Amino acid sequence: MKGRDVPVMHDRHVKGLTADSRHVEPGFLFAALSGTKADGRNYIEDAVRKGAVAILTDASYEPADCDLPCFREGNPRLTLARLASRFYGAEPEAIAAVTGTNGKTSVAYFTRAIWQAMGLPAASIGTLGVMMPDQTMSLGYTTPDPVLLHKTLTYLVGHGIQHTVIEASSHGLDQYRLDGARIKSAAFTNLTRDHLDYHSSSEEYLNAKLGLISRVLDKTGTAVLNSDSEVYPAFLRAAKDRGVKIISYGRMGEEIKLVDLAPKSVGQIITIEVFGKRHEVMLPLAGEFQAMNALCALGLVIGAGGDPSAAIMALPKVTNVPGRLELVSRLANNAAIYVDYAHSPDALETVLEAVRSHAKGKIHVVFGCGGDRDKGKRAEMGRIAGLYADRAIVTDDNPRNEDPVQIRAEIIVACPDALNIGDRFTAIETAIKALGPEDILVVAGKGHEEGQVIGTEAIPFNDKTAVQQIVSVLGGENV
Ligand SMILES: CC(=O)N[C@H]1[C@@H](OP(=O)(O)OP(=O)(O)OC[C@H]2O[C@@H](n3ccc(=O)[nH]c3=O)[C@H](O)[C@@H]2O)O[C@H](CO)[C@@H](O)[C@@H]1O[C@H](C)C(=O)N[C@@H](C)C(=O)N[C@H](CCC(=O)O)C(=O)O
Ligand SMILES: Nc1ncnc2c1ncn2[C@@H]1O[C@H](COP(=O)(O)OP(=O)(O)OP(=O)(O)O)[C@@H](O)[C@H]1O
Ligand SMILES: N[C@H](CCC[C@H](N)C(=O)O)C(=O)O
Ligand SMILES: [Mg+2]
Repeated sequence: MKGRDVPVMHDRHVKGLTADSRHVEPGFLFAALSGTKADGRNYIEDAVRKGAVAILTDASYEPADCDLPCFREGNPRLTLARLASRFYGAEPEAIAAVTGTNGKTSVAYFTRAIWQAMGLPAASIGTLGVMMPDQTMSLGYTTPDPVLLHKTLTYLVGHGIQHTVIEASSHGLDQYRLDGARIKSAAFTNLTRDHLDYHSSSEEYLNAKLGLISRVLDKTGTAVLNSDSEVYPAFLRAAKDRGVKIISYGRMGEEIKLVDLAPKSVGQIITIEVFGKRHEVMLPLAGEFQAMNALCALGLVIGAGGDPSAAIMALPKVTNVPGRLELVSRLANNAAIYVDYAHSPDALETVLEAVRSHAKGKIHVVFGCGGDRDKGKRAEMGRIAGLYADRAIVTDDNPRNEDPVQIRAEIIVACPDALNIGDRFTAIETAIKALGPEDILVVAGKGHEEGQVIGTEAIPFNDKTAVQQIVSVLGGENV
């Protein structure tokens, strides 16, 4: 375990840990944390009633009539992460992590695919759940809380998995969810606008992400950094200050340099230089951003101790990430329909630009913006759709507790020529019916998601299923 111990952990009576009083069982340590909505300290009594044997909380808490051992820490979230690591014990030998506004799930997926192709049983933990060679478990978070994280890591070891990659969300980094794990390689993809509903400024958002390199990455580890990002200098500084090894990747990368891309009908041939040695590799993915994500994954595998030649040889074996620029159908007139998860301005711009380079016809997009999330991105996404697509339809995407009519109005103000169709199925159907020969439609924002969240209820909905249902009626081929 990193850092100093909380003495109660020497006491074998601690049977479990939780930061949620509702999950306390007899013998548990309850971490009473102050949060964004509630204050865990108000639930100490509740936890005691349920059989908690120890309390972890912050230094400002003055225990009144609590008879249990009460550990008051300057940073109780960090302590909880370290305790969780110690409580569960085992973790895979090689753990990689990736942060960035866009591309985390894709990089995690490719990292796992490279390890697997190298013959190493591997797992990924993130937005798509816990993906293992023979099963997938859903998580509900991109970065799980430390208790669930360490429980999962131990489970993976029990299933013979020694290679794991974790998505590090800015929320997760800010809340020290990953600080108990020994991260051997840590990557940064890019930083653009998102989550300003949670972080009070862009600078705070950047600082949360920098924490992966400056605090979480093991001191003997490797930072894998996108040299083409505007904030690369900040990450490079953080890596140098921490004294870790550095692999930079991208057009300006030193260790992994992207020299050229040649798009093919299926995927692209990329020319790369890895530690100065040139390779031409067939990558079965479209778009420069996907090539960048694959190179980031290559860096993570090498940074975590993988043999560079074997890792490069695995690149042609990576497959498309579900719901990320995923070709789902083709119409008889050769119009192509993709499902993608772009839900930030930069992602939408990136994906629309990527399909533009492959399109012989017009570009169509169906998209919306989530409720109870950063409102500032709505008009920006509208502007980008107006600029990069020939035809846009604004629709609903998880309105949650907001008025969907208002959300759409905030988007459409910046793309007044777009159609406004609230019902997502109807919006997709309208878009498909308008596709001309060789056109491309991108259905953006929900990717792999299985529900439309209205209020607090998730109504079953999946973009790929909707597209394929419509195409099977209209005629065409589902992929
Ligand atoms: C904004 C945010 O990240 N909140 C997370 C945070 O909650 P919090 O500390 O703010 O919780 P709170 O509701 O204020 O409560 C404070 C404390 O009281 C406890 N409590 C509360 C009620 C009770 O009866 N008993 C009790 O003990 C809570 O468990 C908590 O420990 O810590 C909790 C425990 O780990 C998380 O469940 C919770 O995730 C909420 C539900 C959430 O929606 N998080 C999302 C935004 C999130 O984390 N997303 C990122 C991905 C973002 C992206 O990249 O797109 C992710 O990594 O998944
Ligand atoms: N390297 C990249 N640069 C810019 N945009 C990207 C990049 N990679 C993916 N995208 C876009 O972002 C979308 C989301 O990709 P992905 O799921 O890999 O990111 P993420 O960081 O895991 O997102 P989330 O924070 O929601 O989990 C993709 O569908 C694509 O539109
Ligand atoms: N993890 C992201 C996913 C957003 C996906 C989009 N469909 C939306 O609901 O905004 C979030 O919760 O902000
Ligand atoms: Mg993700």
